Amino acid sequence: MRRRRSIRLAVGAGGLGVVAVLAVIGPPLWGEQARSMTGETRAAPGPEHWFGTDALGRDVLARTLDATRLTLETTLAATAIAACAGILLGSAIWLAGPRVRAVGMRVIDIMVSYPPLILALLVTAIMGAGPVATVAAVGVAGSPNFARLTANQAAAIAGRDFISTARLLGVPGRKLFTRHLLPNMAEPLLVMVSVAFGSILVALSGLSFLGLGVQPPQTDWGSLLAEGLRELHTNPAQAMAPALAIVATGACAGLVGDAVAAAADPRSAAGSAGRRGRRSGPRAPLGAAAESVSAAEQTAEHNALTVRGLAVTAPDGTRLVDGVDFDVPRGATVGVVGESGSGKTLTAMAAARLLPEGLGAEADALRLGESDLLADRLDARTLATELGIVHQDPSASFNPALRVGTQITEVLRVHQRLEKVAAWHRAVDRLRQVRVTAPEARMRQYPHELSGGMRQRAMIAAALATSPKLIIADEPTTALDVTVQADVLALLREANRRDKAAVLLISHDIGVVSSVCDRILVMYAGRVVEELTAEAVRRGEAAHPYTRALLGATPAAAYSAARERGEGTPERLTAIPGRPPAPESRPAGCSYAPRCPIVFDRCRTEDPAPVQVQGGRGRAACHAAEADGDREGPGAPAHDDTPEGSRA
Ligand SMILES: Nc1ncnc2c1ncn2[C@@H]1O[C@H](COP(=O)(O)OP(=O)(O)OP(=O)(O)O)[C@@H](O)[C@H]1O
Repeated sequence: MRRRRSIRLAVGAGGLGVVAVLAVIGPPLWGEQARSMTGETRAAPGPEHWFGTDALGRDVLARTLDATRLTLETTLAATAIAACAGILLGSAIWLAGPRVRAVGMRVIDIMVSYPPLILALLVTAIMGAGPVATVAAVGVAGSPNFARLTANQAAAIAGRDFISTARLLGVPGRKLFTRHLLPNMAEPLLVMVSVAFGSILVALSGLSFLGLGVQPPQTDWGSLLAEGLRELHTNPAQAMAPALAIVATGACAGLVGDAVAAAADPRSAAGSAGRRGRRSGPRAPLGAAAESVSAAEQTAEHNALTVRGLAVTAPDGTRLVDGVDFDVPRGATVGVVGESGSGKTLTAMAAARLLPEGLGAEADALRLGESDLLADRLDARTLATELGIVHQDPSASFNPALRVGTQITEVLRVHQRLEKVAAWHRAVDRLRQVRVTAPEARMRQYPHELSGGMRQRAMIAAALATSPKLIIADEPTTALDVTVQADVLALLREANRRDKAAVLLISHDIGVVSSVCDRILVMYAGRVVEELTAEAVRRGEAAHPYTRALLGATPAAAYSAARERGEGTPERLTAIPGRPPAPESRPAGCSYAPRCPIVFDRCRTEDPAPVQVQGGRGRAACHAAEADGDREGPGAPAHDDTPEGSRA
């Protein structure tokens, strides 16, 4: 693979090198000969004139070689105009925000669908014939393709986890673009430059061919081709020299672009880096700051995270998450479980102010320690230093174009103002703490050079770098081999014990969560339906039928509950019948009612409010559980028992 790339690069670069040399030496060496009329008109190719002579007896090869300089100069100038103008336009559109972006992309789409040569003809018709007009025209006509590629690439890369992380670290928009987005689109942009160089060469030749470009006595390959085609029936060889020059130069540009693009991508050395991105995107404003609930303010000093009445809405107003209340006490570990689509990620991302674009969040209170996350002007440093995020997919968590060390030390240098060396040592220490082997060497490596487990450890080290109050780990083991899953969970638990960082661990697996966390939130259809202790989960003592169904369907949880009850091996795992409702078609009453085995009439009409469950195990939003407990007031999660993590 690498050998083929080297051969392509050698052939392409060699060819372009020859053209460049000819552009330099062509006019002084063959200029005289190109202009001298031999009297031997329309001569066929022979030893003296390899491509024959034209109607005035001038040597065709000498004329082609002499025209190389002007052809190359105009092609390079037009390519540079197209690339620079296009990349600037595409970046401006992406940076301008969603509304301008939508309109801008439509305009670019229209411009792209308009054939560039027609656009160029239009511009030359306005500016008049000549090389300056055609270069400007072809450059402008080529720019929409670059603009579209830049804006599309930016949108695609913006959905990747390392961009969420950069946003969390408070990297401003323009720097985000130049440092994190642009290097990651170098590959397609370079390919496009090479393709554009070839097509611009042809377009300029075409305009000269039509008599709009280079004007006599100047010549470029296009005007020579036009002359040759006029003599096609009397001297076919005359068109051959410029035609061959155009085709060979275009092909060499393509080969170079391809090889340079592969070399520019640091992942191509390994050849197999993951490029999957998880949905997440630009930070959405949390809207007008809601009135903070005074009870929440009082508990803020004890909590790493306080959430009251959180709702996340889709652009059409659908409530994707609704009425979510919970606390993550300082130093505690809280797990969030639920089937896919229950709202776990959106709840966590709202707390990190990293909701996907278009989604809005509102809450009665949302606090990270004592910082109000609903404040319109939240200090970027607060989120960057007090919150760490570990994403699901370690291959998408780091910027593939930057070394691991650069990324871990960035937040320390920017927000904690550490010197380069001090930041480096802190990052190496963190990597060592999460048992990354040869940490100094890893710091100098690119993310693709680390294994999946190693990358996830490095991500945990990055999340821990600033000693944050809270780590949000969104399904941190799902993309990993089973052999490293337990290891990563143990590291999170260790970080919690050693650094007193609270952990909000999101998972599908109630068994995994109960083995790591002190308390567990069970989410269903965008709401928290039960909050209970990990001990209660391990004993299988859930009050909500949905939690019981999750326990019955999860091997580790079912086995552990059966063991606690002294029943040995559970008879069988039970699947949960039916599917959760879509957010826009949730039923009236309890959302779980259509799947619930103990449903009664009231469940279908009245949405249950959370009630305390007897024995202080937590709270559950279920009419059946109301028989055991008292109805709660709004926004008051049950925390009548201290989490195990904070007792330790
Ligand atoms: N950008 C978005 N636009 C519209 N709806 C969305 C968007 N992101 C998520 N949703 C919807 O919101 C609901 C909650 O999604 P969320 O990702 O929080 O669920 P989850 O419990 O984390 O699921 P998973 O475990 O599969 O990640 C789902 O119905 C999902 O389809």
